[in-house]
Amino acid sequence: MQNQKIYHESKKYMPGGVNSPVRAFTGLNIAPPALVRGEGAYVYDIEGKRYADYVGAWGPMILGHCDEDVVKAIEDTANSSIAFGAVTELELRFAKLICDTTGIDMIRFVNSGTEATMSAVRLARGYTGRDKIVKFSGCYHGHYDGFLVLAGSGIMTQGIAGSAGVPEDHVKNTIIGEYNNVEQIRHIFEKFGEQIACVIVEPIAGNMGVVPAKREFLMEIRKLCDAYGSLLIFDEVITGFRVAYRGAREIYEIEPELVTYGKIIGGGLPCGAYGGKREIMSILSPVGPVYQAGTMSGNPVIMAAGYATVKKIYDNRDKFYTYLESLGQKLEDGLKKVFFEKGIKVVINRVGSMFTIFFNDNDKVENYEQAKASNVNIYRHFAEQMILKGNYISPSQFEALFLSIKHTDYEVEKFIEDVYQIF
Ligand SMILES: Cc1ncc(COP(=O)(O)O)c(C=O)c1O
Ligand SMILES: N[C@H](C=O)CCC(=O)O
Repeated sequence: MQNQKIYHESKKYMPGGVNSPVRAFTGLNIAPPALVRGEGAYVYDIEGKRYADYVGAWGPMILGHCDEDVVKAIEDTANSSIAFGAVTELELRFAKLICDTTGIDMIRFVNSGTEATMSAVRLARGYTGRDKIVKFSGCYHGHYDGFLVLAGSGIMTQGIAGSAGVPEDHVKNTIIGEYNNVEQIRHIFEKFGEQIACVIVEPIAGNMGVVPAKREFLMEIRKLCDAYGSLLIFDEVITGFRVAYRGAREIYEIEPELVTYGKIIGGGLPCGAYGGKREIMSILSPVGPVYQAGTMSGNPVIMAAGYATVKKIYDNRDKFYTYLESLGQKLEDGLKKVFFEKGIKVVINRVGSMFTIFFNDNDKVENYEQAKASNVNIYRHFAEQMILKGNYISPSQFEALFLSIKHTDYEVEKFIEDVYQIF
């Protein structure tokens, strides 16, 4: 009852009762659990109910909830510095760690993934002197005006193409391509190549559900950007430090000029970052003419949490990613077996510890149109039942689910068993 009451009351004070649309349980017959505590692979609601967590704060919680090193870093730092808006050694330490271990020359910290992608695009436009950008349907790069065309995530869940309040003018320079369509991206460049500042892409999409890019698709984009002098931006807000330490860049062995981070980079606190080649980053203000700023950027507590998280991942990278892959494989195999036995057609897309179960009649889901063909009513029923059985999963079909290093065979086996019980 407390969950119901909180959701009901919240709607009076916050639109939809939430501070980000994807958290609303639209179309579900249960109220969102009002969460009060997280520990390892579990979250607990105000009614005392425990859930194995597959949302992971929408990605950041790869170490599980309240990792002791991250909590200690936050506590220690908060005791001496909460905010300065000034130079600190903490931000230098973190910048060095990321640049030295991921192979980018320079980085700028911001406060969210949206800020990171929006600023990276501004930088690309400033660097190239061009206006047009290419993004792909189903990819979500945050809620900046220029990205809200055929976007994934909450936009896709609501079944709308974009957002009211975005002037036509703000999207007239956004060209939309189809994800994984090699032919089409060639045509786009043939037509607009000289005017394209950048291509921004989720190299493994997580916002129309998980849809990995085909290697030849990313290779073609890389080649076209080189040929036309456009910049390639990998939006690794979800995939950075998630699918591999160096993100999708490591998996595909393709280097963009700019990369954007969010989620894991802040260890669960609000943080984003963008970085890349020195020559490009050096035109950022105060060195160059591209302006971008932030009162809270590089906040000491966030820098400490982010550093503790990323350093722990880096120090244990072989062990962590091997573990996450084997757990992910076990989950995928178990789910495929259950759905097959039950005669339910699904497509399961998974890369390491991120996955989506599409209730979909297609044999594969490789783009927005195919993802959109999923049966959202079955998904909603599934989500509702899984949550009631103590598995906290996204209420929306078009999101990624995540494993953390704190998940074990036990949670995964229970997840599979619960799916078996539901259908
Ligand atoms: C790939 C991607 N880019 C950008 C964003 C925007 O990040 P934020 O929600 O932190 O603004 C998100 C998630 O929201 C994302 O998944
Ligand atoms: N799909 C979104 C980002 O990855 C989910 C987070 C949000 O928008 O609240």
